[in-house]
Amino acid sequence: MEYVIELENVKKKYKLYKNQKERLLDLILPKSYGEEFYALKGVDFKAQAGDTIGFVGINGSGKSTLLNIVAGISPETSGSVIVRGQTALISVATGFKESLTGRENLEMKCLMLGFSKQEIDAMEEEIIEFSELNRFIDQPMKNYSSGMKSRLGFAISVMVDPDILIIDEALSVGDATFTKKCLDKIKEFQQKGKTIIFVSHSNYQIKQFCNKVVWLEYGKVKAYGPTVETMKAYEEFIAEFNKLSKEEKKAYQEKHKFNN
Ligand SMILES: Nc1ncnc2c1ncn2[C@@H]1O[C@H](COP(=O)(O)OP(=O)(O)OP(=O)(O)O)[C@@H](O)[C@H]1O
Repeated sequence: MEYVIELENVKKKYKLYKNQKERLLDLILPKSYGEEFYALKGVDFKAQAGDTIGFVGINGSGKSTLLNIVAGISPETSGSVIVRGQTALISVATGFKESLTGRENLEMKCLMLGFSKQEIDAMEEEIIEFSELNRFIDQPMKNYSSGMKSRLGFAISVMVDPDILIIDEALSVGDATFTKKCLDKIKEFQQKGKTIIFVSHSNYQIKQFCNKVVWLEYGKVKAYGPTVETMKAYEEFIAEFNKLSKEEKKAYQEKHKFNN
């Protein structure tokens, strides 16, 4: 069986600085400033064509970091990453230039994905229609709400028809009607046998759409398996975690975050 995504012992190192001065000094005298920590501490993970895989885990567990690596947006520090097929990442935060209009961003993103000017011209109206941005498409994106950015991001990503669709929390900022439209599109992708990887803080959405779930905890895979059993274990953990006091949660985070 050939896998479309294969990650082996993937690590991602970041540096934490006490302040902006330290960050600047580290540029001049590398290795002298900042505290290193691993947001991913050796992740193994494989996906087959047709899988819809949900990523869960408390804040800071490394979900977005992992998705950005699979999407090729951010490099891994070490380990092996194999991705077979074209990816498209939908995230509220991804790659729009605020000073450009929605239409200019659309064209730029499609060019970066390798489409020709003629292909973009042929897709453009359909993307704008899906986004429901209407005449706002010619406004600078700095005037967009996060929901509007997410709409455009989602519209581009689904209309370019990637082999692997990567969704980072982008469904939580739209209104209910748009979210429904996106979820219908996700179902259509599933029927076509495409691969979807999916970060959501909505356990309901994860259970509804995913056949497998990866539970990340501070950069490590705590569990990876069928949705029902993995979500059961995760929800039990969350119920216990929520009983902790603020101080206990902080201590838990400190213990796991910096422990490689
Ligand atoms: N550019 C960066 N520089 C330094 N640290 C970073 C950077 N990006 C992420 N981190 C840290 O890496 C860890 C993992 O972050 P990440 O955003 O991947 O987590 P997450 O599971 O997606 O969290 P959330 O559920 O809050 O979105 C966090 O501790 C975060 O603060």
